[in-house]
Amino acid sequence: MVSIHNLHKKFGPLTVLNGLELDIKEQGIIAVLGPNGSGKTTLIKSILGMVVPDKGDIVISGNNIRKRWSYRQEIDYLPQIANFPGNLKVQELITMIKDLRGKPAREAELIEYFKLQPFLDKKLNKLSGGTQQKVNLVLCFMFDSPLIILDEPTSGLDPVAMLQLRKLIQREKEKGKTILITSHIMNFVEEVADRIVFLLEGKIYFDGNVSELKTSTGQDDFEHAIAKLLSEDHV
Ligand SMILES: Nc1ncnc2c1ncn2[C@@H]1O[C@H](COP(=O)(O)OP(=O)(O)OP(=O)(O)O)[C@@H](O)[C@H]1O
Repeated sequence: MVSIHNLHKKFGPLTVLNGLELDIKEQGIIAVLGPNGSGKTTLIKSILGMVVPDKGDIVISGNNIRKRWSYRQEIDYLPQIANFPGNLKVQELITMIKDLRGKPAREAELIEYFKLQPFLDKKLNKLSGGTQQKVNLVLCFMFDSPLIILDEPTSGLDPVAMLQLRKLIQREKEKGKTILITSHIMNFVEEVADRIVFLLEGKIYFDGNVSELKTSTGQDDFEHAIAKLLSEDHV
């Protein structure tokens, strides 16, 4: 589905991706983790064509994405910070995104799922952070694409909404989708991720499932296992 080879990206003197290799063949939930500034968003944006790598190849569903755009139709993306005009009403925004994308959408089901009916006629800048994030989730999931990329999807969500998101992601996985996710909420990652990809110094430093991570770091607790990856004696 996604194959990345020898990916390099610098911003000025700062090397962010340094020969990164990643192969995602399987359906399922893949968590991209790493310390702040390790390049998670840069990697995601490279896959989306929003960042142009200096070197390397990204192949999605058998096609090299360099200078192509149509492949993006097959990706649903939740950005870390969605910056829509605050004076738009929720329903207007949903309609606008549907018109732009020009694909069938299942927004009604998701509006019901996140109980957003009372907010449809409200302006975005009048919503709480968590409600805004639910709107962003509707915009992301309504197109039913085979590859879903979620940058910090739990941001602003209360525990109930977090549980709803978890169920939604798991349901999408059961449909055979591939879901790439970044999150700083380790409980959430441990519960949903089939595979952990840990970025450090521009490369994939660890790639495996939760129990492999615990074994390789000698830690029973997931959060401690991640901390161990970062600790001096392990790196
Ligand atoms: N457009 C840009 N111009 C200059 N520097 C950038 C740009 N985008 C990202 N960077 C820098 O690249 C590094 C990696 O950023 P990135 O957002 O990919 O990290 P991240 O792993 O997603 O971080 P976080 O966990 O804090 O969200 C950071 O040092 C950041 O400041």
